[in-house]
Order: sequence, then C-alpha cells, then structure tokens
Amino acid sequence: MSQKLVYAKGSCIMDLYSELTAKYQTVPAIATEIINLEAILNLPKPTEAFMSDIHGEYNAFQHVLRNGSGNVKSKIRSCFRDEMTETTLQRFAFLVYYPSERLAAIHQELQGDDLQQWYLTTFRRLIRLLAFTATKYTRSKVRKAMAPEFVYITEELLYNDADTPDKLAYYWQIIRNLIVLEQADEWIEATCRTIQRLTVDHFHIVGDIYDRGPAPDQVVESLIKRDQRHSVDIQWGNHDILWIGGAAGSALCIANLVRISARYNNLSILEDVYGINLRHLARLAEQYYQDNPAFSPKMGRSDRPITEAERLQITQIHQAIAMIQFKLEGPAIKRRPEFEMDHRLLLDKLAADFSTIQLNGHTYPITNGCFATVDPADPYRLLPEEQEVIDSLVESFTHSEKLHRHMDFLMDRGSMYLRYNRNLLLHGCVPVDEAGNFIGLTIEGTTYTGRQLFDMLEANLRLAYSQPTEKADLATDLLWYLWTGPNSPLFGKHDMTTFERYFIKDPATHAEGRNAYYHLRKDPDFIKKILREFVLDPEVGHVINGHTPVKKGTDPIMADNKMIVIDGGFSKPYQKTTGIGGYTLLDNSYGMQLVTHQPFTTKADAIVNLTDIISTRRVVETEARRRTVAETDIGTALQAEVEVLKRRLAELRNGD
Ligand SMILES: O=P(O)(O)OC[C@H]1O[C@](O)(COP(=O)(O)O)[C@@H](O)[C@@H]1O
Ligand SMILES: [Mn+2]
Repeated sequence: MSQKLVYAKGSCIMDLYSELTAKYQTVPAIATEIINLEAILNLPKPTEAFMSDIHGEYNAFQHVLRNGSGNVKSKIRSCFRDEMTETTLQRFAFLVYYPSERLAAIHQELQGDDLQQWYLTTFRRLIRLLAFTATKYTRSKVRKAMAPEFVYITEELLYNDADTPDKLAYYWQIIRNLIVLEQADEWIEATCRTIQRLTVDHFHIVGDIYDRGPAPDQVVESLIKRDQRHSVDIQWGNHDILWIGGAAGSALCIANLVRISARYNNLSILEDVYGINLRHLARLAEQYYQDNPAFSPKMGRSDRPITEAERLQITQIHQAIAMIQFKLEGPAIKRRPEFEMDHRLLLDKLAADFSTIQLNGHTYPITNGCFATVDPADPYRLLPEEQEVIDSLVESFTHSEKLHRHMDFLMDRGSMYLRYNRNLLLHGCVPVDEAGNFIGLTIEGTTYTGRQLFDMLEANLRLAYSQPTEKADLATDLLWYLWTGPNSPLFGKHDMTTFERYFIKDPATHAEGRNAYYHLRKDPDFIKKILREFVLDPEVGHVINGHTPVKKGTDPIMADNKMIVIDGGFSKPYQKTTGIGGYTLLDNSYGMQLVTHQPFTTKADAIVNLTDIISTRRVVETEARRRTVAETDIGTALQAEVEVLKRRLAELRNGD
C-alpha cells in the first residue's frame, strides 16, 4: 500500500495511468484490483502514534515503541477479557514487548513438561492476540508485517479454524514440530514483533532525536528497522539539524554538537559510535584549559560513571570547543547580514582583560572565563591549532560512514514539516510577529515567510547535504541558522544565550525570548490561520508540535483541541520541569488520545520486575463515527487508483 502512495504523491496522473495499465492488463485483473482497493477503503483507519524530543533516551523510547504507547496491553486486556489474572497479563505483555529477554528468563524458570506446556499455551495466546490485532488490516498487509521465514506457518495457524476437529491434529502437529525442530523461540520472537508492528501502524517523530541522552544512534537504528514498509516519518528538530549539518560539513554545526556532547558527557557517541577522532581536540584542550565549574559535564551516563581524570578532560574539551564555536559565529554573522544576527556578536564586547562584557548598555562581570586563545584585538580569529582541530573534525564528520547512513535515513524520511491525514506536524513554530503576521528571512531580495520559509529552508538543507565539500556557502550557513537564527522555525526564540549562560551570572541575560507563536498558539483562530497557510482544512486539522517541554501544571492541549504539544520530557534532564516521562499522541479510527507516560527506570528493571511505564490516556477528540481508510491520505491515493482503473476498464470494454 505504501508503494502505491508513493506513485500517487510523487507523480502525475499520467504516470499512474501507465503504471497501472502495465500492471493490470486484462478485465479480470483490473476488476480484481478495483474490488481489492474499494474493500480496503472500508477498513478502519490504522493507528498513528506521534512522539517527539526523544533526545537519545533509547531505552525509554524502545519501551514505548514495544508497548505501542500502552496499546499492546489494552489489546491483551480486550482480547483475553476475564481469562487472565493481572499477573498473567503482565507476564504475557512483557513477553510481547521483550520476547528474547523474557524467553531467556523462561528457560531459567521452566524445564521439561512445564516448558512444553508453557509453549503450547503461549502459542495459542499469541495466535489469538495476533488475530485480534490483525482484524483491521488486509491479509496482504498482515503478511507483510510477518517475518518472511514464518509466513506459511503463521498464516496456517492464523486463518485455519483450530476448533474444527479435522484441522485439530494438523494444527497441533505444526506447533509440536516448531518445538521439536527448535524453532519455537524464533517463531515467538517474530510473532511478538509482528504484534508490536500491527498495534501501531505508523510512527511520526516530531523532532529532536539527538543530543543530551546517551544513545540517539540506537534510536535511529531502531527506526530504520521499524521502517521497513515506510511506517516512520520524521519532522526535523533543531538538534537533528546539528547532526545533519555535521554530515554536510558545517563547522558551526559540528562545534555546537561536540560542545553539547561534552556538556552531557556523551563524547563516546562521537568516538565509539561514529568514529570521530577527538585526539587533536583533546590535545588543544589540555594545552589551554584548566578545570572550570561552568564547563563540568552536566551528568554522568548512568551506565558508565566517570573518573575524576575523565571529568577534568571533558571539562577542558568542553571549553576548547565552546571557544571555537564562539569564534566561528563571528565571521558567519558578518558574512550573512541577511540573518540579522549582529546582536549575537559577543566576543568583541569583552573588555581587553576579559573581566567584563558590555551588553545592551550594561557592563556585566565575567565569571568562569576561559579566553586564553582569544586575542582582544581580533577576537574571532582562530589560532592555527584551533583551525586544525575544526578542520580535522569536519573531515571526520563528512567521512563517517555510519553517520552518513543515519543521516541518509533522516533525510529520506524527514522534512521541515508534514501534512498527514489533515494534520500539520512541525517541531518548533511558524515564526510570526506579535500581531500574528508571518515573518521570516529575506534572501537575495526575496522574503520568505510562512510555508514558503519552510520550503526554502528545506530546499537549502537538501542542497547543503548533497554538497559536503561546500562549507561556507549560503545553504550550509542556513543549516546553522536553522539551529539558532531568530526566525528559525525549528528554534523559535530570539537569542540562543549559550555564551551568557556560561559566563554571566545575571539571569536577565539568559532569557532567550520566545517567538510570539508560543502565546498566540492558544488561540483557535490563530491555529486555523496556520492550517490555511499550509493548505489544510482549518475546521478538522490539528497542529502538532514538539520542542518546548510542557511544564508541570500547563496543558499540552490548546486552542479548542486544535493545537497539541507532545514534548513531555523523554529527556531525563528535563523531567524535573515536566514531571512526567513523555507523551505520545495516538490517532486511531475512534479519534485522538494523548497518552502520558511516567518516567522509565531502566530496561533491566523493566524486564526483571515487569515494571511497565504507567500510561494514562486522555481523549482529545472522539469521532462521531469510526474513520475509515477512505478518509486518510492513503485512501485518497487509493481512490485515485480506483478512478484510473475504472477508466481503463471502460476503455477495454469499448475495445480501446
Ligand atoms: O539545557 P541546555 O543544555 O543548557 O540547553 C539549553 C539550550 O537548548 C535549547 O533549549 C535548545 O534545545 P531544545 O530544542 O531541546 O529546546 C536552547 O534554547 C537553549 O539555549
Ligand atoms: Mn527542539
């Protein structure tokens, strides 16, 4: 089905005509396909899940992916109503979430006849649950969600009536043989994965997979695995842009992301996962920087506490790369007057002895300064060894094979915004002034605002990514603008006050100034205006954002339910602010629900103690009647195919 959507979206009706007439040449073939498509249009709309701001928290993310945002357990509950105690239900649910880990535990607990009995019971339960989750889908779609090596067996078990006496022996022989031939565990694992897949059909990741947490690379790997049938899309977040920018050869993006990796004690992602060589940087850091409380890493990775020597080294690296970042910003701001970022030129506002800084008419004392490499007469000039460090980092980033594989996926499945089934998905905001007028960027005499701003930025991002050897062209500089520019839809704030937060105590200088969008988005008329700008129906559409953690006591659902913010704090450092462990928004045939997850402890704890994240659901919207595939984007594509096929049928009947 997804392939069909690709034609319908990507090419014109003539291509569709030639495509379909080549594929279905006879009257019976065309008629069969029309029957098939029109039947699919009547199925219930599949479930979509929306998540955002995962920030490298792989285990928590995986848990939500595996439990289908709490959906797997509700399916088990409905399927086995009154047949399972809470403990049995919990154990069975965890088998579906973590089959290989739970199977290992079962082998420890049970042997001989007890194990055989367990297999027999588990097989039957899994088949029933699979049948229950598969009811919404065509056989063909269910088949595609199965592990290919088990399709025959699983279909036999799924579609044959085991209660018919004639089939009973046949059915049990399959199960017995799976056990005897030692394929039982493999089949259980494969089937649990199929159930997970069918429980949520499509995942939208509304930005910020990267930074702060320990394993963004594994989040991407699991999305790649999950996406086999185009069931994932990504709306880039400002942090993802840094990594795309890194692969595209932007020194500024690289300096920022290395700084953040040092700040959160995640340099090992760079070295061990992406093979980025940090030797030059470490040498420079050791030469020029000492211990400095403002640059001590924020928190240790829970699985690897650091030694004092490591802490000192990270603190030094953190300073060295921060200073390279601040130096690179100067020339970028100067060569791009169209970015209107002169107010972010800071190093030249420092006193010659670096003890104070002059900002907006105030003189502020500098604390924890570390300006040994800065020449007050030419503060943005990189020392030769700093230049060498950043050049070697750019070289490593543009040549990391694994980083490119991950970023290719982000490029392939990602976009600045997505219109999907009547909703608008975007990470940050649509920049506006206080009166709600769209604002943006003027480039080479053309002003881009609203949807055009997004399209222009995306076109440049794709250009920069395709040309990693171009390092200071407009397209590459725009990547950095996306991270921090005052009218960047992904940043949505006026100033990124990184420098001030390191060196100035006065909290007044730390304010970043959110775009007016963030207070205007509470107003339904404003959201309708945004939906119209993106050519969506303002009456039925929603805007879905990530990016701004929803603080305790504030409502993530605004503007008469038309605006939903789902940054609920997967990111551990932000859980103090949000008080929860994250949100998932679900959109199924019955309507929309917001699921609130409690903080995740650890994977080991979850598996051993069967501790699920407690998830509570809140209904955002209920459909007056169940929505069908016909009312989705895929449905529209299928209807276009039906039209073409009917035309072809008429032509054949008329002898054309
Ligand atoms: O929490 P940290 O590491 O100090 O980072 C704060 C910075 O992150 C930002 O909030 C951007 O990151 P988010 O997209 O996660 O909000 C900046 O506005 C701010 O300057
Ligand atoms: Mn963000």
